[in-house]
Amino acid sequence: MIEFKNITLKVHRQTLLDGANLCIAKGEKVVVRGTSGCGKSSLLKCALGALPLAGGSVRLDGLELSAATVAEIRARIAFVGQEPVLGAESVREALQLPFTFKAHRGNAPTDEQILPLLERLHLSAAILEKPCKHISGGEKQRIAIARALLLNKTVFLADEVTSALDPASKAAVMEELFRPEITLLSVSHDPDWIGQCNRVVGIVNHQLTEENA
Ligand SMILES: Nc1ncnc2c1ncn2[C@@H]1O[C@H](COP(=O)(O)OP(=O)(O)OP(=O)(O)O)[C@@H](O)[C@H]1O
Repeated sequence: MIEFKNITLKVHRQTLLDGANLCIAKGEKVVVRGTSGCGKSSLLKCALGALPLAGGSVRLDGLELSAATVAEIRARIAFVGQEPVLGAESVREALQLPFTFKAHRGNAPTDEQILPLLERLHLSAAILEKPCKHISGGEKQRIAIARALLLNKTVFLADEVTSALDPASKAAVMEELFRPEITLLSVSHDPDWIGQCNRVVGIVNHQLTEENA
């Protein structure tokens, strides 16, 4: 499903990964951990084509990431970072935004679809009318997750998405993202999150190394 083959990643002449490999099957839940600055977030960014590879290749469902395929690959992946940019004035507009584009036009979610999802993510209906600039980092993360779920995305790259959440909200997010149909590549230091993942991968000596889950 997601394959990093022999990848080399460099930022400003600093080598983060050097010929590293990782293959993630459909439905797997993978967490990457390692010391601060070792390149965990950079690994997620390179899967999105947001950080160029110095060598090797990334494939999603067999489709190799390149300038020609990056838009298609990004359309299939949900990326949720620590402070997602929602790109709209209000939360309601943020949730509807992807459905104004050609690929999803006509499939805009109704309140009957949105409200139960918000409830499952421990968000009140009132948040829909709030300006995005006035909601917290943890709320933004959950709105970004809700938007990806409304788009029926099943591949998630999640970078420390529970760090700003209280235990109940964290459990709610985990319930959504650890569903069997979702393929998850994540970065987390949270023992509960790591404990739920079926694979733990470390970045050691610029390699991606399987650790005991
Ligand atoms: N755009 C950039 N320009 C310059 N250096 C960068 C850039 N992005 C990342 N780096 C550097 O690359 C290294 C890896 O960064 P990255 O964010 O991937 O680490 P991380 O393992 O996720 O760290 P943390 O656990 O602290 O979030 C760091 O030394 C960082 O300073």
